Amino acid sequence: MLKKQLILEDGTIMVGKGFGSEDATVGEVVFNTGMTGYQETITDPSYCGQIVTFTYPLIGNYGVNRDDFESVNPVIKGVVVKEAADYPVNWRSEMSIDEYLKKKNIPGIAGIDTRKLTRIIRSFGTLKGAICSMEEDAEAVIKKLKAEALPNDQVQQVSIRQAYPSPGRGHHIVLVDFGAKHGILRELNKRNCDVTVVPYNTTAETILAMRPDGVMLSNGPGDPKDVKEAIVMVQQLIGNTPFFGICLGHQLFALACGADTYKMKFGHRGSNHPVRDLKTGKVALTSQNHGYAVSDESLVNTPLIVTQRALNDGTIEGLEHKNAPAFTVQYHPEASPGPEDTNYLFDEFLKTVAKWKEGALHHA
Ligand SMILES: NC(=O)CC[C@H](N)C(=O)O
Repeated sequence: MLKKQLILEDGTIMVGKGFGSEDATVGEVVFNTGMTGYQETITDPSYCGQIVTFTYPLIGNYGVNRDDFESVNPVIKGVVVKEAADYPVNWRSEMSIDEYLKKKNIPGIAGIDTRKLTRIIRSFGTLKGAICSMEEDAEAVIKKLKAEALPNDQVQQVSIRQAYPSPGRGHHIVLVDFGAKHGILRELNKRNCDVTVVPYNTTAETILAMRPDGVMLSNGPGDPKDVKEAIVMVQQLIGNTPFFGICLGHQLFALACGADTYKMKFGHRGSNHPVRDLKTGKVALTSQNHGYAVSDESLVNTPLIVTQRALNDGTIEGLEHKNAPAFTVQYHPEASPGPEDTNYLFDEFLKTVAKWKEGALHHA
């Protein structure tokens, strides 16, 4: 394997072995602490624009299989690992991580001290970085990293261009695709929903004309404030249809209700983040992947109630509208990867949808 370098905007240079695509790449370097689930993480569209460091040292050991993709074409910028398994062992495995990343043209670097790298990210905050060949002049790369801003049109890059149906016989749910993971569709399909997936910039008018029984806002990459048209769409949907939002969908809901979001120092990315449901006091383990969060202070004078909080740092993990059938979570109830403790939220949403249909709930 060819030697490659990982270069960070703070001047750090780490040398490792290349795997996957040989192309050079630039992105925001983040870390994920999941011990399994690398296939789902690599194919999660919310990582668009990011280079993911896995803190778990053995990646690729059970290969890449047919069932665990979260999107068809991964948009992650690069993968950083301590060790990439050359010989995966699992009955479902169809190829190694190296083969998969080559096929999808995604660069990887192995042999990196990922504990050291994670400590750098934790003290500096997420930072820009590059994976490139040893021939590149590191000083020039650092200069370039410092000078250039990363793109801010990730949702536009990953959302679908045209609406499509995922038929069922149950409630008609419109899923707004900001870079939706397959897991969300799987959960809706499992519950027999008649789903229509629509692009991120669909207007509220178009959505309501589809006569949905409920609307779901998906996860997605980047800063929620970059998706202005979606904020307007959500404002016009609140009170007119029940809705449920996940991750980016949660952040857009907060912005639409007059609250604010901020960029966290290094975010939450992993499969065992504990969250407390403030109504029941119960703690669930959740799958998370976010770099932004809703700010507590900004909730004054909004119609929002905090329903859940992260136990590690107290940040907001769930919101509910005081007068409309709308709730959202910052984490991933669809799991994929991670624990399925909060899967029941899809049932709660569909219960709200059923009540709304019966006319038991009224407009805000
Ligand atoms: N998974 C997501 O939807 C992530 C939301 C947003 N891009 C963030 O990083 O906070």
